[in-house]
Amino acid sequence: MKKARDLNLLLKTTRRISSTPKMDPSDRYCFSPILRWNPEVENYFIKAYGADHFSVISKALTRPSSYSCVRVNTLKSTSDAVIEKLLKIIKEKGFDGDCHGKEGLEPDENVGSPPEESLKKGPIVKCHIPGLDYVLFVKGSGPHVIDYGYVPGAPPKEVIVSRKCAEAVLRGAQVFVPGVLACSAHVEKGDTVAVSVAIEQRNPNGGWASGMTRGTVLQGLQTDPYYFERNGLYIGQGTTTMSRAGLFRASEGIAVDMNDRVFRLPSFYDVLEGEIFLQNLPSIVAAHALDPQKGERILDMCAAPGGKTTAIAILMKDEGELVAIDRSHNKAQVIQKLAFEMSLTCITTYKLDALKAIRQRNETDDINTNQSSNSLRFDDEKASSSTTEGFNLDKTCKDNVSNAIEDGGTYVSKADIRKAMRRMRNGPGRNQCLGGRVENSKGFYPDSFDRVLLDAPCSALGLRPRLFVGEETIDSLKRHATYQRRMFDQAVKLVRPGGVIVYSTLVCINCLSFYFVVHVLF
Ligand SMILES: C[S@@+](CC[C@H](N)C(=O)[O-])C[C@H]1O[C@@H](n2cnc3c(N)ncnc32)[C@H](O)[C@@H]1O
Repeated sequence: MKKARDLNLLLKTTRRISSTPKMDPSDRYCFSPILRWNPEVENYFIKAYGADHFSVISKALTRPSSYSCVRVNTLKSTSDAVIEKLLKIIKEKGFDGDCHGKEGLEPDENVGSPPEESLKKGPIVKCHIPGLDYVLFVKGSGPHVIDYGYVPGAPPKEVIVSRKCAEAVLRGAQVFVPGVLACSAHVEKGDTVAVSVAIEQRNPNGGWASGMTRGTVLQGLQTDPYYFERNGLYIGQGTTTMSRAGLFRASEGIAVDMNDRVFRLPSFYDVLEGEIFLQNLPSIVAAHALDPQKGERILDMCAAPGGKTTAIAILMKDEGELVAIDRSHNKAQVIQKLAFEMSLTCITTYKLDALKAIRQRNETDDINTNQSSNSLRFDDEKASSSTTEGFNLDKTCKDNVSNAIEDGGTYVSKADIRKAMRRMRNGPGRNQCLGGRVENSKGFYPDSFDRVLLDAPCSALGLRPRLFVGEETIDSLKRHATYQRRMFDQAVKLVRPGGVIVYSTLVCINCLSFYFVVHVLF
């Protein structure tokens, strides 16, 4: 009887031990993240997509696209010239994005990628969609298996980075100083380090936080913070550009030069500035669908950081007026800088809440409208500067432009004057930019734009790669929809009869952008 009881106990114990996942310590140095969802959201999507499909989507979201998409500034260069320059850069930098090796993604995982056939032609190909030959695909590869040099008893030196930093690294960026959270003891400049990511964990208050104190010392032991949580969250290997002390003393700069990545994608950071812009294909298509024409007055309602704004400006050959608004002043400044960098002068940037984008008419306005031309309309709506310096600067610019016109003695349209004023205010390029002041706007009259792009803010659940999505709840998803609907109402009022609205947003978690074009009849 006792023997039987002992046998039973032994069996139970054996079962318990064998059901505990046993992991060889070397196995943790790999990239196999599992996306954590809010349980309600997860159930909702499982019901919507089916468990198998949702699991494929969830896995795909943790990986970057297998190619980088580059939009050529056709006002400054051509696709062929850019291809030639990029090929030279790729050759010099030794970047090899061959995605046909045995470690490359399976074809069915290349969501939205250009056809395999065209990628076989070389590392850079032009987009095959008619009219989009100014879009180039630069192929990347991954996931690659990396040898982090693990030996029992002597784990590799490590650097832990924040989740946002890791997502950027997966897209091809380097590890910059602010992204570093923790580092092994005794790291010196030039050391090889394994780079992993600290993902948000539930905190005692029920919220999510990375919870890692910046500057934490890692011992390479199981007692390290988040040792087990970081299993399978290694994104590559690099060389430190400074010692451990330097990493936490410096305020900026590259911390780790990534030389072996799980995903190899060219970052093109600081490459061909002004000539190219890294942008996802669906964003490029949304701007293209607006079909902007030279000389039109167009509104980009949620414009920062300006990817679609600059695409529209180029399509309208930098002729006409493109009003770019964003409710964040700092973000609006980024649009302005990008416009300088790309030498685009038809863009006027304002800080404005798109939900308050309609300006009410008053009696004085009506007098102006009766004798109105497009230019008068613009002057009347023109932003009120938030600083006196702004007013003075505008006046000086106006005076200078008038002088220049009088000196030249030739007729210059109001549109040309506005363009010249913008040039004077902003300077000829990004580096000469006069501080990038962005004005506030009082809003715009109904029916005052030929075309409106509404690139509404969304949950960004479909942005790849994503390593954490737990903070999004069913309620927060619903709130996005309500917010977007209110913005759409404003867009409808702002576009003129016969005008066009393009409404674009990410289709939740399906790795796709969605847009529709509305032709406003009356
Ligand atoms: C999806 S991003 C736009 C991306 C941009 N169109 C591009 O292609 O580069 C959404 C932007 O909407 C802005 N935004 C959010 N609410 C807004 C509001 N009420 N009014 C204006 N902008 C808003 C955010 O600041 C953010 O920059």
